[in-house]
Amino acid sequence: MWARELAVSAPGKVILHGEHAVVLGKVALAVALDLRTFLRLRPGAEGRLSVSLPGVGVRRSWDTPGLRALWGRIAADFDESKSPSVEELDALREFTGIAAGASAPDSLATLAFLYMCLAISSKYGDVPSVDIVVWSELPTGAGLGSSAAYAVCLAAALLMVCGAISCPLQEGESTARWTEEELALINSWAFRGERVIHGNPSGVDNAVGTWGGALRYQAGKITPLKRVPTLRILLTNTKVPRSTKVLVAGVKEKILKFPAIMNPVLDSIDAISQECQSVLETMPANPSPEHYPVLEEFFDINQHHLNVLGVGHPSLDRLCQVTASHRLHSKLTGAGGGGCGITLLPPDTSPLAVEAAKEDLCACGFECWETKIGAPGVTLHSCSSLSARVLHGLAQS
Ligand SMILES: Nc1ncnc2c1ncn2[C@@H]1O[C@H](COP(=O)(O)OP(=O)(O)O)[C@@H](O)[C@H]1O
Ligand SMILES: C[C@@](O)(CCOP(=O)(O)O)CC(=O)O
Ligand SMILES: [Mg+2]
Repeated sequence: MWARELAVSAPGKVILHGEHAVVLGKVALAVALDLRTFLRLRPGAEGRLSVSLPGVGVRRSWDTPGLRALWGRIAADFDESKSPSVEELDALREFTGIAAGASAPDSLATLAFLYMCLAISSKYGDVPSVDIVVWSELPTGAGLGSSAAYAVCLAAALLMVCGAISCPLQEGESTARWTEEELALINSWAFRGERVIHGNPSGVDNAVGTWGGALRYQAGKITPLKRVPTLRILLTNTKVPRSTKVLVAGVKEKILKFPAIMNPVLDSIDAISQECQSVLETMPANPSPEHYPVLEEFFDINQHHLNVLGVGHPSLDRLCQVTASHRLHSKLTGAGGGGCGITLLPPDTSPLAVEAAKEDLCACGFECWETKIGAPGVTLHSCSSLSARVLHGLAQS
């Protein structure tokens, strides 16, 4: 029986280069953002599992014996190496009253929660009587990896409750992290959660959510970058909603339709990621303005490639035009089709120019903010150590 009240958090991410191509085995460079998703875990009423997801308007509670029986029925030969099967997901949908094929944020979030909870508890323990709330500083569906941060928080909390990983927080400590081996287990279960939400994720987002920092990712191989200079980045949310799942499926279709045309584009994106990695690793910790033109050219070229893959959007074109009018270079980040773009801010950009660019972007109806990159990965917190700002999100739930 779980007896402690604790919180887990995981960061969102920015993909510098390699989105979409990474799904097809190419290299991506990604960094953790200082915006996080939080999960509060508390002992629940005996025999009840409750979840509240205020960001997507979900508040549900189930009898644990009913859930145990459901999983026994639908997943007698559950194979964790395989993608969640259509039958498993359909049975979970039917149980929760989610319409077949529903892809609204609340449906996908509930499905991913139940799938992860039942698969983890049947493998490592029993369906726990706990009360879980998940809330986020990240916008959902905007390219900043909210789905992965959600899946990483769920994986860590559920694995800990079921005893598959330790509870590393000692009395009196405010935060703690898990061992490398435990992080690898969290990452692998978060990937399964992402599969429920995305269909065919590359795994880069959950890797950043788990390990944080800055990393190179290719076909499941995670390599922390040797050295990452301090880069100033402006993040702009066009607020145009889109679904990662639909965009990833669209790219696949285009590649199947025109392989000879599209494969060279993927190879070029791969080359940009690799070149960018070597440039970043040889830059000084605090780069001077002359280091930026090459990074800016990589942004411009990749933005064109992403348009060719079909994941651009008029709102993202507008974002790039507005920043270009201030001599700044931008590209989309994440799945595209709307969502967020990133803009490089070289150190010689005057504060006035940054302010003017922000004003023009806001005048388009976009939201923008400067961000720090390289935040820590999944973390365990004592609830009393969470800041008032973080608790404000919980209070709204
Ligand atoms: N805090 C959260 N609470 C519940 N579900 C979430 C949360 N954050 C993300 N999700 C799930 O992730 C989905 C968004 O994932 P996705 O389309 O990949 O966009 P992104 O990962 O770029 O934000 C949402 O529709 C929802 O199902
Ligand atoms: C498009 C993709 O490369 C990144 C998707 O990121 P997001 O879900 O839009 O934050 C897909 C993936 O890597 O799984
Ligand atoms: Mg996502």
